[in-house]
Parts: sequence; structure tokens; C-alpha cells
Amino acid sequence: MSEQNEFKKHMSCALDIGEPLNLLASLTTACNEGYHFVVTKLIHPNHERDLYSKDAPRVIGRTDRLLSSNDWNKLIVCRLSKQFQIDSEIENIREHDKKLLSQELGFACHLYIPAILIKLVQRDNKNLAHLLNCKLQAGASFQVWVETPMVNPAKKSPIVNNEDCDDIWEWWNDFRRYGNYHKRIGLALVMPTDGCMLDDLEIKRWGGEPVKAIIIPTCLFISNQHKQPVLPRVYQEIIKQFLHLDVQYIISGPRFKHTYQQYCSYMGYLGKKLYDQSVIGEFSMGCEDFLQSPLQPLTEHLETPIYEIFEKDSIKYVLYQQAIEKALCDIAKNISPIVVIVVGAGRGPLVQATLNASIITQRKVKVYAVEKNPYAVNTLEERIANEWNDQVTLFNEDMRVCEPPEHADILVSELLGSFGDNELSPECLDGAQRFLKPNGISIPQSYTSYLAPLQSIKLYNEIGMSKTADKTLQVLYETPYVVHLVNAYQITNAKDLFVFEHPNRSDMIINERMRTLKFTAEQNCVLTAFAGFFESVLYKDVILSTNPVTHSRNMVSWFPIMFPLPFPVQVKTNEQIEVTFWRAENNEKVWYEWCLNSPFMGSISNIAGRSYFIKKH
Ligand SMILES: C[S@@+](CC[C@H](N)C(=O)[O-])C[C@H]1O[C@@H](n2cnc3c(N)ncnc32)[C@H](O)[C@@H]1O
Repeated sequence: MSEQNEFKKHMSCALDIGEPLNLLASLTTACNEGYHFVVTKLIHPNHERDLYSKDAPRVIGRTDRLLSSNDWNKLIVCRLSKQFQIDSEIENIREHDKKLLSQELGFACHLYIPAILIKLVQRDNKNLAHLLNCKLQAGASFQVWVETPMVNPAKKSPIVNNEDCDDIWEWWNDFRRYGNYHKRIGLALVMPTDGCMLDDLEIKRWGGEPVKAIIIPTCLFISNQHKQPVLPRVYQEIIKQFLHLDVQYIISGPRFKHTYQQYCSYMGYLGKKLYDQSVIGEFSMGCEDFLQSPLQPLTEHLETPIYEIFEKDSIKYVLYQQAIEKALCDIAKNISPIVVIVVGAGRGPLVQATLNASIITQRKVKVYAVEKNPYAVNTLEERIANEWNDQVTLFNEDMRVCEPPEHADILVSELLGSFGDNELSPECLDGAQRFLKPNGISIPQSYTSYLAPLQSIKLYNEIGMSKTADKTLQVLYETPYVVHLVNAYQITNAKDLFVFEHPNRSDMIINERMRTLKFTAEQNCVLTAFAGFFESVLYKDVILSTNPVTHSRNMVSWFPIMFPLPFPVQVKTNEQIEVTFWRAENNEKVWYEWCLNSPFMGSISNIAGRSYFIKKH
């Protein structure tokens, strides 16, 4: 494991030190106990502020010389001194609190505090949103962490009926909508003190929100047999859901049977334990929510690191080998050797899988490898000479024009992109099937793209932030991205979209497609994009899948593809999300277009492939 991964395994933990009289002493103690930063009130409890009387003290809080600016910026997250009623209907209260809050936010800016914590105490927080967004617009550098219970506390009250019991997510959703989903407004979720109240759907939706911190009340810790603090399994499961998000953990509340140091070292231990349990994590660590352009292997030669990553995914090759074994067994016994042509052979793993399958099934094979990348061919030449004893014949050509000396019983390829057909597997295999015998087998036999509606405010913002001089926002929001989705909520299960079968024996081969899909939202949420996956039938019952519900276990080769929407769309429970997708082509290129029909009628994204397309040559 790389050093960076080791580093990522470390949970960043903060201690909520309340309102200490001696900030420096409390900070030093917390740091010595292993905490990375502290949460405290910015305003010293001894400083009562009065904005109206003439001889009111001018002192706002502690002197900034108490800490270096670097320490203020790295070690202190602030709570506001009180719950400001800036959305009060009473003007005097509203204006008074607005002045105090403005002063406090100004002081936070002055100190270069990295984040401030605020609480929402009612549904309507328009004025608070207005003030905070003004500060952010005016250049305030802090993040705003909205402290929100994971479960609405009102839900637990026997006297509140369901209609009165607003979903706390709605408060948050309204608040950040006022600020147009500002990238510096995030969440500090408070762990429920009654774990059973949290349902799976709610947790998943929080997973698609910009969660910056998780607050763990000290009352949640219990003692293990060594009298050390531990979190009950139900809370560990919650932490697991947020493990790969970049969140900080804040320990808050009085200590009971344990020391704050013990809480901190337990969190360190828990982080390591949970990371060690997540198998997929090791491969994809460091790629979380990172927007990548889909590969164009047809027109751009892949490089060594990419082939290396492919080849690390043993599961993919195990599945291919199983499919080749089954296909070899199905070929008539009188055919020997069986001609297998591996098209797009890369550095040879599927050639190797074919030779392995030949040994296992005891069916003699003659293998041709077709690869257009001259640098990968270099490797294939070396393997033919040193590993494969001239059992393999190589063609350094495009499969669409290559003329092998004999026709194939089996045509093996892996030209699949994150959306199945998006690296032009259909076009390549349609070109290559000329040299497949009339009853020959293609592995894969088919692949189907899958689509699911997605909520990810983080990724929505990331796209906007990737703006450069040569890419307009319109281009960025109608380009698909390959992305390891972490800070995202898949709103419903994916549905199948486009199917491609090989060999394609129809008289007229058409790889253009158009289809409309409908999904039903299970809860109120925000639609920001569509996620794309694929399922491929390699041969008979050997399936390779990236669709979450059928995902090939431990396979890591493909991250999902994401088709963004130009702006977030609010969706209500049971509302229909309807989208139309096109796969279109001309002589030069293939591209997708997509259009939201419901709950909001959008315009067509990527018309004529103006922002994104896949080159054919
Ligand atoms: C996704 S990689 C798979 C490589 C290898 N088979 C594996 O599984 O690791 C696809 C390979 O097909 C090659 N390729 C793509 N289109 C091709 C074409 N039209 N003709 C020949 N090779 C092609 C690429 O250069 C690349 O090496």
C-alpha cells in the first residue's frame, strides 16, 4: 500500500472544547491527546457585546495574537456564540442579531478561520442564507458547516404527528438552495443518539450531500471488556457509509467513563479497521469523485500505466477465461485446432487466458492477436518469442481492415468502456466480424448499458470548478465523465438502456439508438446527473457487470460514467424522472445526447456532439 493510502487511512479527529477560558491551554491539551483540531466558540464567554450603548466595549473576542495565523487557520473551527434569530419576524430582534452575526463572521474572516459551524433551528432560514452568501460572495474564505442531526429529533417525539414532523433534510435543502448550492456550504451531521431511528434511505441520501464533518456525541461510546471506549456496531456501520468521503470527525460532549485521549485513539483504530475491511478501497483510493475524461483507445494509444491497471484486475480475466473455456467446449470436436482471434489484444492478457483455457479444456488452439497500438505490439512480440513458443501470430493493424489468413471460430475482445459501447466496441466488432466463421462465437456475445438517476452536489460543483479558458460551462455540463462515485446517492436502481449483440448478423447494421427511461424517486432528493454502467454477457452464463445490483464481485476495472445535467433538479417522493438518451453517429464520430423530460422539461444536452464525441478514426 502506498504512503498516500496509509495517510488516507488516518481519520482526522477534532475535539469540541466548548468555551474554554484559556483557549491556548485547551488547544494544547487536545493536540497532545491526538486531536487534529478543535471546535470552540470564537467569542470569549466573558465578552458580552452590546452594539447599541455608546460606551459599549470594543472588544469582540480574544486577541488574534493568542495563536499564529497558521494555527487559527489549521487548528480552530468555530461555533457561533449563540443562536442568532436573524429570521425572526420581529424586526428589532432580526436587525440586532444580524449586526451581531455580521460582526462575528467578520471576526472569523479576520482570523482566517477555516470553517464555522451553524445550526438551523427552523425551516425558513432565508435571511441567514442571504447574509452568509453575501459574506462568501464578498470573499470570506471560511467554509460554512451546517450542523444538522442525521435524524430529525422531532421524529422521536410521541407528541409530534408525522405531518408536523418536517424532514430535517428539507431544512438543509432549502438553505443551500438559496445559495445556489455554494461549494463552500457543507454539512456537519450529528450522529443520532438513537441509532435505530436512522433508515437506510436517509443515510444514502446524506451520502450524496457535501458532508464535511460528522459529530459524535460522547454519550454514544460504551466500554468494551478492557474498559476502553468503543462505538456500538450500529454507529460503526454509519461511519462505514461515510468512510471514503473526505469527512472530519468531531467528538463532542462531556466525557463519561473515559478520557478524551481514549476517544481519539479509538477513532484512529476504528478508521484503520474499517479501511482494512474495504477491499475495493485499495485499488480506487485516491480516485474518489475525481472527474476523468473517458478513454478514446481507438484514436489514442493507451500507455503502460493504463495497461498495468487493467491487468491488475484478475477477476476480469478469470471471467474471460471461464467464458473462453465454455466456448471451446461448445465447438465441434472435429475442429482442431480451434482458431481464436483476440482483437485489441493490448499486452496479451486475453491471449494468455485463451492459452490457459486451451490447456484446461484440452482443446488445441491456434491464436491470432490483432492490436493497432505499435507500443503494445512491442510487448506482444516479446511474449510470443519468450512465453508463447510461437503459438500466437501477431497483426499490428486495425481490426476493421486487418485480413488474417483464416477465419475464427472464436473472436475474443475487450473493448468495453464504462457505458459498455462508449469506446466503440460495436463499430470495431462489426468491422472485425468479417473474419468470424458463419457459426463462430463472439466473446462478448452482448453488452447492455444501464442508467440511473444520481444526486451528487459535490460532483455538480466539481464540474463547475473545472472551468478553463477553452471550456465553457455549457461544454463542461454536457460532457460525460468517468468517475469513482463516492460522495453520491444513486436515486433508484439502474435500468437497461442500449443493447449490442455480436456477431451482428442483421442485413443493415445500425448502431444509433434512442430510448426513453422512467424512474420513480423513493424520497425527496436533488437530481444532478445520470450514472452509467454496463452488463456484458461474455458467453452464456458468464456475465461481467458494473451495475451495482449485479456487480461482478471484487472487479475493479471500470468506474461508472456520469452524464451531468446543467443544473440540479428538485425531485419529490414518487415523482417520475424521465430521460431520453440518444446514441448518434456520422462518418467521423459517435456521441450521446440526453434530455430530461420530467419532473422538469430540459433541453437536449450535447446536440450533434458539440461538446463531447468519440472519434472513429
Ligand atoms: C481496453 S484495451 C484491452 C486490452 C487487453 N485486451 C486487456 O484486456 O487488457 C483495448 C485494446 O484494444 C485496442 N484497440 C482498440 N480498437 C482497436 C482496433 N480498431 N483495432 C485494433 N486494436 C484496437 C487498443 O489499442 C487496446 O490495446
